Amino acid sequence: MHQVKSYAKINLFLYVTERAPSGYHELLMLMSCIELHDKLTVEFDQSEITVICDHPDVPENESNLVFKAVSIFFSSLTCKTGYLNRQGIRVTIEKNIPVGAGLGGGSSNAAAVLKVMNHYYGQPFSPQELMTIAFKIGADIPFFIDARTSIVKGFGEQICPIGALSDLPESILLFYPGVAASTAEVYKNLDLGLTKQIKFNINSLLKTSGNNKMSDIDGIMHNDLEISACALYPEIGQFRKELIESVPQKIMMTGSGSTFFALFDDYIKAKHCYEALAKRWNKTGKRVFMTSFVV
Ligand SMILES: C[C@](O)(CO)[C@H](O)COP(=O)(O)OP(=O)(O)OC[C@H]1O[C@@H](n2ccc(N)nc2=O)[C@H](O)[C@@H]1O
Ligand SMILES: Nc1ncnc2c1ncn2[C@@H]1O[C@H](COP(=O)(O)OP(=O)(O)OP(=O)(O)O)[C@@H](O)[C@H]1O
Repeated sequence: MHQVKSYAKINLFLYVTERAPSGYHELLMLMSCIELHDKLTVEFDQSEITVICDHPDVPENESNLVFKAVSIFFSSLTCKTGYLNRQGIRVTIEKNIPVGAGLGGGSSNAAAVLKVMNHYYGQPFSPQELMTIAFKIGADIPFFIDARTSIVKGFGEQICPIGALSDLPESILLFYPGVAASTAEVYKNLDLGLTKQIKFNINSLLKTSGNNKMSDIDGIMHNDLEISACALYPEIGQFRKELIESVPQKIMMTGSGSTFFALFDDYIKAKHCYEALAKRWNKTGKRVFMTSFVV
């Protein structure tokens, strides 16, 4: 039995640069894993593929991203070795990451399973090969294979780790409005005329050799999908307004929403904000989480 943590991510910036003829969007993003995580238990040598999760919004059938990851891993293994692998596997997901929240929960689960399987079967795939397999399941999954703070380009498949950021904030607060956002719908609703022109040169701003500071990205933290998500889901737009009035820090949406986050240099300030909102939102669907970057 293998137990692994499957971390959530936040997008520290997310710029949409183009819409491709396929309908997919070219992106320039900075992504980091945060301590909030699901717990996965993986059991090998089973008679079939089984996914178990007691969260009401997470399917336990073939549409679960974990199920897709297991299937594609076995078929890729068969292609590579010529040996038909008929083994099953059972994955139990303990969900702590809100679902449909822009925190990449399902994508992280899928990547975690791909990595555990690759380890169990003797590393048949290089990390690069595993990322290629991952991208066939979902755009966010390749990032989680390496899971280090990275500039992510293309549709999500070009990953450039930039090393750990220094001067990291003490705490991150996540604010979940109690409603999920559909990634496909948020992209579809995006007005490219409202996206921000990129006025910085990523190569001169952030070094892939490391030594990057949090302050280097302070001024360019932005999410082009925020306007679309707020317009598409009035509850999310309303929630954003509530946060602007209640949170002293700059707030920003992660991914395609629905979660917002704020970075705090001061732990006590973060704790006060966390406690006030946890009390106000008690017995509502809204939730606040206190977390930090994975270092
Ligand atoms: C918003 C982000 O989370 C930012 O990290 C990702 O871009 C979305 O990644 P994801 O949830 O893994 O997305 P997928 O499950 O691959 O795609 C869901 C839908 O989002 C849209 N999509 C996704 C990625 C991308 N670069 N352009 C898109 O337009 C497509 O309509 C697609 O059908
Ligand atoms: N293992 C899984 N965990 C969570 N959701 C899953 C999983 N497998 C499939 N799903 C489905 O995927 C959808 C999106 O879930 P997820 O929590 O990954 O969204 P997200 O965090 O917004 O993703 P992203 O930030 O990558 O767009 C939900 O409708 C959910 O039912």
